[in-house]
Amino acid sequence: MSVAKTIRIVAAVIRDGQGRVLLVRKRGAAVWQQPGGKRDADDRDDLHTLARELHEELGCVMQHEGARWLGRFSAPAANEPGHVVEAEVYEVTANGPFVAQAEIEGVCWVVPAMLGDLPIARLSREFILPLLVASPGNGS
Ligand SMILES: Nc1nc2c([nH]c(=O)n2[C@@H]2O[C@H](COP(=O)(O)OP(=O)(O)OP(=O)(O)O)[C@@H](O)[C@H]2O)c(=O)[nH]1
Repeated sequence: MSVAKTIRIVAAVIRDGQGRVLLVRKRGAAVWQQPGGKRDADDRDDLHTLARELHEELGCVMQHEGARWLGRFSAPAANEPGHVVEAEVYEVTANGPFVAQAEIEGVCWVVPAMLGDLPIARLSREFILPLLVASPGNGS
């Protein structure tokens, strides 16, 4: 029996004033997912990882104040067959503009209750976005 390998990441929920949530698409990937990524050896903590990843991917500046841990969620990894992604997920605010950079090819805003058939990674579609339908943000 093969055992799935685990990819540990820190992922961000960023909402705008209308309750829309920012998703990103990596270069060459088919699906949309939360911004974020793996910890680096010299990251101080999860929020440090997240601030670094958000700046690399989107050029934005994350605010550490007010960051809210939403939970730890796991799902089959979007781009690595045979792997499971395990994410510490935080809702954060960040100062835009949000511009795709580095390995990110696209940025979009979605309404969690109206995803239609947009291709979205399972971690987001099955766990993170449903949580946001149940708990709308301050701006919505
Ligand atoms: N960042 C992120 N990764 C996700 C999510 N859902 C999901 O399955 N993953 C998987 O976890 C992997 C994490 O890789 P990553 O590319 O974001 O991490 P990273 O920036 O540190 O990558 P690198 O070390 O290749 O530079 C993704 O390739 C993807 O397959 C998600 O919502 N956000």
